[in-house]
Amino acid sequence: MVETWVDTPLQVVVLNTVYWVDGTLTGNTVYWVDGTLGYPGSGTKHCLLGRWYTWIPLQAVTVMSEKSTSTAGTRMEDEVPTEIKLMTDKRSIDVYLKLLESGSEKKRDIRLVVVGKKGAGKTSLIKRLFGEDNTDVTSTNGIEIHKIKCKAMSDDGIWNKLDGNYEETETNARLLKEYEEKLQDKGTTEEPVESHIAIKDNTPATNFDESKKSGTVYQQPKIMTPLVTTDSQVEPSLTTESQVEPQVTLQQQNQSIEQAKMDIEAMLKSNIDFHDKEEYATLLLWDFAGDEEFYHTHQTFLSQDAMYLVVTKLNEADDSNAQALFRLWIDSIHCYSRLEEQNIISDDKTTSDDLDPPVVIVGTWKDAVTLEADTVEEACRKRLSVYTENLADDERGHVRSEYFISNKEDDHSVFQQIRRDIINLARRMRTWNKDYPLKFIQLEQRLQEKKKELPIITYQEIKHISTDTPKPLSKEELILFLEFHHELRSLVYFKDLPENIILDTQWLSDAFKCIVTARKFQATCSTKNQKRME
Ligand SMILES: Nc1nc2c(ncn2[C@@H]2O[C@H](COP(=O)(O)OP(=O)(O)OP(=O)(O)O)[C@@H](O)[C@H]2O)c(=O)[nH]1
Ligand SMILES: [Mg+2]
Repeated sequence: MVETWVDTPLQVVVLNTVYWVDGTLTGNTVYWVDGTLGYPGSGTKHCLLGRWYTWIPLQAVTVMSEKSTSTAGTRMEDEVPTEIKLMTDKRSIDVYLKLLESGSEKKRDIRLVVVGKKGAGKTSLIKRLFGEDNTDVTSTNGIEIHKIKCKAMSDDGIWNKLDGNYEETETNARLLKEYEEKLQDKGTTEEPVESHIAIKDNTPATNFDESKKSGTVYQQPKIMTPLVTTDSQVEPSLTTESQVEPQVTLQQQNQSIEQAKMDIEAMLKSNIDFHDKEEYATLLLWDFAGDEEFYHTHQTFLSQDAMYLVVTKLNEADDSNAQALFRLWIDSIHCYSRLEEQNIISDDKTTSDDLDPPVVIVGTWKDAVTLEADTVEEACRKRLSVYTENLADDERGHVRSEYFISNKEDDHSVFQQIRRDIINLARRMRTWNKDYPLKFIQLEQRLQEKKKELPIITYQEIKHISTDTPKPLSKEELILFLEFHHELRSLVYFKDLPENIILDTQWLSDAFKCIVTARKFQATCSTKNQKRME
């Protein structure tokens, strides 16, 4: 079972993964990364030299090195997100590829932005997509940002909103997934077992609750040797100073160990269901206010990697203001076209006429459409074509599908179909299921915690937080992390404003709302917007 002693009896390689072996005998309970509990006499899996220990996975060294040799040459630039390819500093691509080499996980994020005129029914639609009651919706003030967990392979009709705890559990799942997969792949069964870590819905994970009761205290896990190092272990830098891994003091090292210990405990205790075979995606949804006063602030939240639902009232198709606002949104989205990738044709992805970002047009108030054709469907089609008939060909290239719905009267199957469509579109996007650096996930996890205390922090603070992670980011990697996440709109970072990095984008939206709705600004904003619209 034990393949190699890495360093003293405190680290051991098992199934290609390096484990920290707790130096203290922990009684009868042994925890394994797949969540099972081991007991003396129940087998040999957890037994080490006749004693029972808590093993904590640290690093898949063998697998990592296999990965480096087998994939280093083959890691193609198409693994690099477009946001990074488009950065002015072309070294970003190499930095990102190097980050992937140090460990990666698949990323499945869906970014959905819902736009349209005030009162079009955006919030009502979102509530129906969440399976919530929409009888008492109120006009959206600013932007509401929702985070949802959804199944990526099949649609059971449920999108679960992620609260703070869910967010942490999800990050834990992503961090643990790597280890779990390796254990499964190299397990004792002859057939490789396909398994994915997933987050359980609300039900507490009884295994881990029991483990809490046992009162086991994990001893300090040793941090991966290549990362917390003595001077002699620091790899000599061949390039610029900024690429050097941050120097770690003894005090920082102790803090890191403490933090790593807490992380691992939190991960093992969180509601992760290791046996759930479903693949999950995280859906981030922006519900924009339709008030024209907010349009300038909305630009901050638009991104080229998002998917857009453009909502428009079918019963207002003849209204010139409604048409102008519909065009305004299509124009705004078109500004985010990926020009450099337009002509790339892939068998199962986009066709030559498809442009990103994808747009789904949702015509609402179907119940208020007067029947001027044979069928309601035909009448709705005519109404919607009034909005779309003057779109230029390239603008039309964004439109993937059209729906005619009533948020009031349609049954749930209509909204289930829209949900399915959204997931299917997401699965065809270039960003889907791409490798994503584990180092980034670790920092994301820390920043999620920080966000609860502070919506806005300084670069120095983030740097400090990164230094405390088991795999600290170098200066260059940290800047890349911030710039990349700014492009994704998951935080707001401007290089020349390092004192003000906004972690909580909902907070920023609320701040905009306070400014936009302040009485003294209202008159001028409206006049300006009116002029612009003219
Ligand atoms: N009859 C009918 N009423 C609808 C439909 N969709 C929304 N409404 C009503 O229209 C009103 C506005 O709906 P919202 O969902 O708040 O519209 P919104 O686009 O989010 O509006 P803002 O947040 O102000 O931009 C509410 O009273 C809804 O009940 C629909 O399909 N049919
Ligand atoms: Mg709304």
